[in-house]
Amino acid sequence: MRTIRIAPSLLSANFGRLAQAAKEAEEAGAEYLHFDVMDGRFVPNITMGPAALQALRPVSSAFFDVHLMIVEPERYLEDFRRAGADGITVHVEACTHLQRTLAHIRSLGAKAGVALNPATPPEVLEYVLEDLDLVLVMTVNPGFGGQEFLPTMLPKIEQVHQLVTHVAHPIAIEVDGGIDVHTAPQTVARGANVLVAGTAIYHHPEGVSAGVRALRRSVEGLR
Ligand SMILES: O=C(CO)[C@H](O)[C@H](O)COP(=O)(O)O
Ligand SMILES: [Fe+2]
Repeated sequence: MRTIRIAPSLLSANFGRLAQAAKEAEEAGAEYLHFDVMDGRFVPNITMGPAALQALRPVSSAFFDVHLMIVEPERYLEDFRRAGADGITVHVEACTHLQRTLAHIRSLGAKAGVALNPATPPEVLEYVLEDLDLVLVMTVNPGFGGQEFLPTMLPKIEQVHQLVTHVAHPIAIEVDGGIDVHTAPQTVARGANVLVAGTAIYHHPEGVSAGVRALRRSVEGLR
């Protein structure tokens, strides 16, 4: 049975009480904490920087999973690693020298991830498979929480699964955008094993803990 990890996205939490939001998610059993970093250029929205990670690092031992939706991400890798990032994911669409950027992330001691926008085909990964630890398949167009899951991404998850399955080291497949109890099982059935969820966890009517547990239950028993 594969291990499925849950990555609550702080983007949907109350920014006035991020520490509480991080603690609640971890206490509910979430292994990852997902940080959506947006610069107003790669995506229209502006969110948080390394200072947010640094402030939360002492209150959480979860895996800090940083999703950089910024242009020239190579300029900020050290800052995010120093602030407490365990994994750093860059968008292939934002990197001129993707292999170099991934090698740089690993040289800092962090896991290296590549994110693909919905319109980006998985073939772009072909020559960097040895250099990455995680592929993030965006299941919405990046920029905002609360968007509707794109079912056209399901075959892409399967294609990514095919690509990574023969690589000698483990490569995680993360899905991000519109993930809830209905869409999560569909992605896991196609090979996803890290589930990012903002709205489904932080806006769950019965609270964060119920949100994490419901998501976990929805994928129980799936391979
Ligand atoms: O990267 C993101 C948006 O660009 C977020 O991680 C994602 O949208 C999570 O929010 P939700 O679960 O509400 O869709
Ligand atoms: Fe994200």
